[in-house]
Amino acid sequence: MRLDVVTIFPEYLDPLNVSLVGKARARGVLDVHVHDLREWTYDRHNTVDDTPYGGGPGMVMKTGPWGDALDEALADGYESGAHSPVLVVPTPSGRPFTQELAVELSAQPWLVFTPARYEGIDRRVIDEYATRVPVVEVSIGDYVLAGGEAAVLVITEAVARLLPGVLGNAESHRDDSFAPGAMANLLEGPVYTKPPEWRGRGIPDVLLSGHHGKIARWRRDQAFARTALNRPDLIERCEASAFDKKDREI
Ligand SMILES: COc1cc(COC(=O)c2cn[nH]c2)cc(-c2cccnc2)c1
Repeated sequence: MRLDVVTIFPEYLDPLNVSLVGKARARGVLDVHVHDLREWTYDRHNTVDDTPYGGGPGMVMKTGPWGDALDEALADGYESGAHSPVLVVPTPSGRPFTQELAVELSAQPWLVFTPARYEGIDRRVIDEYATRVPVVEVSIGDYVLAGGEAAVLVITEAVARLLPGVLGNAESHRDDSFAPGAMANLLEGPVYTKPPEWRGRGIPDVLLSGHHGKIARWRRDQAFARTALNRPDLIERCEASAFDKKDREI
């Protein structure tokens, strides 16, 4: 997968050089190109923003630099043999970022991220590129950040860990919360490891029983209880799928 990021804070994307994403880049599973938007400004102050038409607070990111930067990032990518880019725009008004969307994005060969600062990007930039490539506006949560770069790190990590060969055998996304299967739409339950006792606290007996059926049942019950506590909205979805299963069995 090729990733391009156009940003006024390229150093904000340095974490893409470490840990899971860093290893994926070193293995050639990910090819990341970070572009400094200010390289496509030609005034003394490297201006990337201006006051909003219609008045109001804050500033809006200008069309010019974005258009020149995206044209070059796309041209570079095509020249390097990449194809079918998807423009990913982090914004509070976007489609909620979920594991399902992470899976969808992980199937793409090329993602071009456009993290905005200020009040956002002049809408004409998105409208212009939407005539050439698919554009996905994505929200990582119901809050407002000063810029979309943190969202790029979140989206990139969730997507990269799903790419073949990125997670070692020791880690797996098979039992992820929200991954399809018995634990779908459930939050993860408690986990334990050695030592068997710590500060007077032991391990739930079932986990030491070696009875895999009971262990699976206990884990699902724990996940269900945790989900009911913190995300009751997911329970309907989960119960519905459980009902479907029973329904199918009849
Ligand atoms: C592209 O337009 C943007 C992008 C961002 C940065 O992304 C997020 O905040 C975000 C992404 N998922 N969840 C939050 C912020 C605004 C914005 C809106 C209103 C006032 N101030 C700023 C607009």
